[in-house]
Amino acid sequence: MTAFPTVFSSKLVHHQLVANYSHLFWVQGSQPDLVPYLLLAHLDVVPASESDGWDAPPFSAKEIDGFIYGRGTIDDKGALMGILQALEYLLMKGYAPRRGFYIALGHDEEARGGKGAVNIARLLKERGVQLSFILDEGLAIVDGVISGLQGPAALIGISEKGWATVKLSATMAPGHSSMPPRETSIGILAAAINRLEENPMPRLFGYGPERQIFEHLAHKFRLPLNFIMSNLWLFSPLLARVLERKPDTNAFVRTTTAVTMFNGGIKENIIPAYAEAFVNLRIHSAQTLQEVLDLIHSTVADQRVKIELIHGFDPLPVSSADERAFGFQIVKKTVLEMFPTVTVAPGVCIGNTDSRHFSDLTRNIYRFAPIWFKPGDPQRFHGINERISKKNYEELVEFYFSLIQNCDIKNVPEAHSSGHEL
Ligand SMILES: CCCCCCCC/C=C\CCCCCCCC(=O)N[C@@H](Cc1ccc(O)cc1)C(=O)O
Ligand SMILES: [Zn+2]
Ligand SMILES: [Zn+2]
Repeated sequence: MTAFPTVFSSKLVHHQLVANYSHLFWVQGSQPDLVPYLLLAHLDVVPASESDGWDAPPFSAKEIDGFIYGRGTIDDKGALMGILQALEYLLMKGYAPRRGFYIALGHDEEARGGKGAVNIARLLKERGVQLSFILDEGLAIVDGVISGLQGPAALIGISEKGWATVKLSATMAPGHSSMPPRETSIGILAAAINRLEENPMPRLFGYGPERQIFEHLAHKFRLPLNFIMSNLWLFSPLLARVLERKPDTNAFVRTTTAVTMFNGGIKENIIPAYAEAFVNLRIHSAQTLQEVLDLIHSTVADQRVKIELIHGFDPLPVSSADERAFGFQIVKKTVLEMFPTVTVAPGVCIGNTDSRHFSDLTRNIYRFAPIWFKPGDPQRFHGINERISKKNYEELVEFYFSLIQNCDIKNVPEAHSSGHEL
């Protein structure tokens, strides 16, 4: 092994391959009575093509003006390398953790983690492992991304939205395009899709954990926004109407509906028998998969359109962000030690992560890495010109370096707690 030689040679570290390509590390602690935790990241990336308009080849890691450009720099190689580099440094300087911990690196997160994370979680479950908390990718430090918010905020994901991929299809008689019937499979399906887009899922802002984001950040807004956010019991319907105007904030207001694939027809002069479309919905924490499916049926309201659930799951449970929540408080303490001017708040992850496969091992799952998101950066996520500054990469290493040491505290940090033991 040439990379991370100390990690791979240390007596404290046990490494194993899972499902051929995923990695599980166990770093032994000196105090077995302390409940271990898990740092999670993934190796795989979504595709990228330079022809989409990248300023540098997406797999070159080219440096431009202090930024490393490349697919995966944000999602999720930054955290993955940061964790391993931090462990390498700690072991090099002779650090032996008191609290044992796992590092799991999945290889198929972008394909829902069915092989990597699922098998790692199964393995840990078979061994009877219980975890104090899990830290995975997800939210970030936003700076200038939320309109009106004064100063940067570290958003720690305490839950994530649910998922539904639904296939809609219509089958009608095929025929010659010179004698078209009044309605075709494509037309019927297009009308159904149009009804779904014209009738978004209900506004649920304020009924889920997204409420906590704004309550925590209220004091960082100027009048009248700070007053509005401090009184969401009254103003959440008003705020929802503002947030729904932009796609990234609309995601916090409702279950989103995205038509992602539409197929029908093979030749310009044949009326096709069959047309199909796929819709991907991200389910708000205050709704269930079943409620979303019922709404799709009532909105489409056409017996000729077949509706099939391809894959779905409910929103994830909400992890605690209170003063006794060890994982949340450790992440918060580590962020504040490094970035004292940042406001730390709980948030909801609008995408899904490998961590959801580990729900049986802990109730405390947090989704965060200290990656700085300035205006325009959220669009780099799965988009073009994904990049991280060299300074921010160093901060990632420092963050995990401090976090691992902070986890050796037996109790939740003093400033936030009455000293509950784990
Ligand atoms: C009001 C506050 C505004 C704050 C704006 C924050 C901007 C953050 C920008 C983007 C973050 C969203 C991405 C979160 C991580 C998602 C990881 C991911 O890409 N997952 C995929 C693949 C997947 C993984 C696991 C599954 O079970 C399903 C799918 C995804 O499609 O979600
Ligand atoms: Zn990711
Ligand atoms: Zn991703």
